[in-house]
Amino acid sequence: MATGEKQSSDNMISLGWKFLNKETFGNGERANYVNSPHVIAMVGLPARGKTYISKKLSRYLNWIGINTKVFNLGEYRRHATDAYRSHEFFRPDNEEAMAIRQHCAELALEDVCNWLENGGEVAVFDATNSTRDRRQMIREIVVKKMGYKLFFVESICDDPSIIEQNIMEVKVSSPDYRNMNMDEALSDFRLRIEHYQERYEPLSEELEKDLSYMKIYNTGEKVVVHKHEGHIQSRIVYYLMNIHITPRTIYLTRHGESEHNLQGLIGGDSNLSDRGRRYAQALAKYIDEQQIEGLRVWTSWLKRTIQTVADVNAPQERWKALNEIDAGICEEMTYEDIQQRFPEEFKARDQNKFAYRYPRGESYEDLVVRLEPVMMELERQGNVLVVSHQAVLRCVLAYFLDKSADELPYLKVPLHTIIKLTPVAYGCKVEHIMLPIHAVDTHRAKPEVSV
Ligand SMILES: O=P(O)(O)OC[C@H]1O[C@@](CO)(OP(=O)(O)O)[C@@H](O)[C@@H]1O
Repeated sequence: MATGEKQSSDNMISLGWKFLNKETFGNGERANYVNSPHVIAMVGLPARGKTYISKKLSRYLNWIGINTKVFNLGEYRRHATDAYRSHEFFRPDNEEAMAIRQHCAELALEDVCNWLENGGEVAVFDATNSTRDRRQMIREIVVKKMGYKLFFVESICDDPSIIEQNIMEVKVSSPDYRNMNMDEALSDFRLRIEHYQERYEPLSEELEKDLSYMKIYNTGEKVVVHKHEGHIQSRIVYYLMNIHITPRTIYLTRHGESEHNLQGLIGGDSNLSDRGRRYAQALAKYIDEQQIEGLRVWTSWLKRTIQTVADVNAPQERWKALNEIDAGICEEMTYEDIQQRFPEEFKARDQNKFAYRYPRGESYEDLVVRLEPVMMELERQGNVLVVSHQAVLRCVLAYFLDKSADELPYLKVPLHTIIKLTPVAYGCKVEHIMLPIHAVDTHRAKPEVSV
């Protein structure tokens, strides 16, 4: 069977809905499976987490293979005018500024449409879009003129502590306040919010009943969904209902070195080596020392991950979805064996590692599909230690670090190393903690020129 082809309809269905809508071609392109381009337009006062939601949603959609891009109106405004960006600029009676703001919105929407016309699938329009007039204008362009789908996501927040936290985390360090001290920036930003408040019209079930939208209250305390259409919008709603902003840490590690790792064999279900067992003890000690509140431990079903957490003192769960990539006919072979016995397969994998599917096995793209429920559950959880495998953890890391499908299969996930991820502002802080037990290196770098 040629590489990258679908194998059987049974297999397709078991891999998930995505393959019912989408195909991976031998050339590795991820074909469009979003029937009609989508615009997701944010709504809400400043400091309500719109940019956070936009970026996070875009990262998720790109990870599951939907080509998504954020268009932030603030960037257009900063580009258009170097005028002093004090709150005065945002007064509703400042006519000159209002004209500039309107012009910027038009420019941004033009870029949104151009991008969607050229292969983009979902554009997230990150702006306040806080009046019915503005939303009407978006609808005219996006739906009536271009024929795209439009979904509004409104973030409503009346909890002063969440607003304050947002201002402190991201607003006072915004380029708008480059030359201001923190107190000045804070009070200026509060006045800016007041100006928006004067004209703010939340999405209205009576007056905007034809629109598709969701409203998120206080970062998920309550969610209202109105007239959502189709699977993309359903997935967006489901995803946004699952995320939270409570601080937490995610620890990722591969199992300790295995007997197969020592021999350079891929896949299989071997035991830990002596050094692997020492890593397991060192990991348990490290985790114990950290005193991580409410920690949960997730492993795959394979012996090497289960043995790695044998002494970790925390509730444990096994996920089959965390099992290593299935190398099909190449299971328990070395890379050299594969190159010798299946040279065409070996070459094809080097040419497009993400899309390449081992005969009777899986591709990295398949892994992303099977990992999606794991990531969704991870979003819902607090502190978690995930103990899995090289290929699987590359997919997990790509999700958190916003890495492309090309970079993903080559991310470095060395043995005997804990990768600590702490969510910060709009991204993730990454720390590598190498425990001092030597292990073999199983990373195979991308060949310079394809052979
Ligand atoms: O995709 P590549 O780079 O081949 O890496 C995946 C391989 O990593 C290995 C080790 O070679 O993972 P692990 O030891 O974490 O289970 C193999 O089992 C797996 O096939």
